[in-house]
Amino acid sequence: MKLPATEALFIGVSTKMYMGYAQSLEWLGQLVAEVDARPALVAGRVVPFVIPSFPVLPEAARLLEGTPLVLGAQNCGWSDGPWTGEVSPSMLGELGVGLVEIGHAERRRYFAEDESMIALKVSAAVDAGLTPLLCVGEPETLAPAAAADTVYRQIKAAVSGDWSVASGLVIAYEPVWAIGAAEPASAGYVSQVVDALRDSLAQHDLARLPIIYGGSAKPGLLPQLNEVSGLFLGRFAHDATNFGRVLDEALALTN
Ligand SMILES: O=C[C@H](O)COP(=O)(O)O
Repeated sequence: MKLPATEALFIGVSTKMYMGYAQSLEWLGQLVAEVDARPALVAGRVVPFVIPSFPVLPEAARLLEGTPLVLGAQNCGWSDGPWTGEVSPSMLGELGVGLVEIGHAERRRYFAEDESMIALKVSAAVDAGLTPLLCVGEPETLAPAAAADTVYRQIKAAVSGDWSVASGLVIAYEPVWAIGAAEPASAGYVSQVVDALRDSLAQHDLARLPIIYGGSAKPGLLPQLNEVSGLFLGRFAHDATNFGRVLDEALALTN
């Protein structure tokens, strides 16, 4: 693997809505054990993060205290006030959340989140001091250059054309067609898309932006990727030992 010229590798997982409350806490305990078993993570070259469901966040913050695991949220609203059912970035900050997913493919597809909503959320998250984990990806299989162009435009829309905002993002590149599949997109394809995307971002001095890959990612993938800053795991980290295996792969790459 050729490492990107970014500072660190990010290895994270979202539980989406797969787990109940008790199950989430049990699994979080296992994840903390995987992280605790790898004291090299304290150096910060590999940044682990975990994104459980909203109601789990307060207890998760307690469980994660003193570990290098960064706590994330799966979504946020864009301002305080009369927005029934939403959760504000400022409250997430109070709960110890450092990272917030914005624009995941499932939110775009099933909850009609459009680019203007995503831009409002990015701005609100940044204002609240949270790091947006901006999820982008082409809906259909494309040639790598076209996929990179699609993703570039999604990022541009999410920052309302203000590229200075983009420097505070972590990008989760998730080809929509690779989410929930049996296998991830091929390593060659992902590397080509991310490489082309970095070329486009370079014109804004953003070639070093953290860009991680998600979509049926599992152990064994990361060492095959070039230019990618880590992995965003889903189902294949429901077995916490797989998360540990990916952490080992990331640590080996940064040695
Ligand atoms: O949030 C994580 C990604 O959407 C990947 O999920 P998946 O690995 O289950 O496809």
